[in-house]
Amino acid sequence: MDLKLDNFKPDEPWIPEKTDTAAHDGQLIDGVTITPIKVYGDHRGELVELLTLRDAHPDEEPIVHVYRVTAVPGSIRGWVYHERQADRLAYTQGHFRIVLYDIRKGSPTEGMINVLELGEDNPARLRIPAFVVHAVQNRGETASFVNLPTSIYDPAMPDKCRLKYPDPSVPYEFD
Ligand SMILES: Cc1cn([C@H]2C[C@H](O)[C@@H](COP(=O)(O)OP(=O)(O)O[C@H]3O[C@H](C)C(=O)[C@H](O)[C@H]3O)O2)c(=O)[nH]c1=O
Repeated sequence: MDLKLDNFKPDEPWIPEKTDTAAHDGQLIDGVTITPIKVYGDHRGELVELLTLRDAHPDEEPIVHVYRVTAVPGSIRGWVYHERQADRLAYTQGHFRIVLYDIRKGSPTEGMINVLELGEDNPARLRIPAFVVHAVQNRGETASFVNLPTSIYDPAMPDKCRLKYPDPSVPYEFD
């Protein structure tokens, strides 16, 4: 065999740029974070890190469960909240509107609504804490997003409470 390991050239070490540009103006619901995602594009296409524990905040929970959702145009998933897990939703493609509603009693942002636009124009990872009500609308062509929730999905005890959209008790309607 002619091919030897020495024929390959290792990648050089490099230092990633900080991706700390604001992905949202205005106050976020308590516990919600938006972390911009850097897109590495070249002639072959694109690569994105959806979540890494490298340089992560020490409180960042490990990655235990990952799934992809594909949404057809105009579809709305919600309203839902989780009792135990936080969602860590990575939006890098398409055009999604995510609406959050804080109904947690005693929360410093109780009653607040956040309307977020994430996807290819604003690639970011959104953390939604437990008990924050949310819904996701696909405003573009069929596209996917990835969730890396902080808990493993248990089919025997799904951690998801639902309220059918629309509901007059939620002061938000998608256009
Ligand atoms: C989450 C999950 C679901 N499933 C199965 C259960 C159902 O048969 C099917 C669809 O799941 P579900 O109806 O729970 O998905 P949505 O209600 O659209 O929920 C999604 O949209 C809302 C807005 C979110 O916040 C959730 O995080 C996100 O999961 O996939 C699995 O097999 N594994 C999983 O990890």
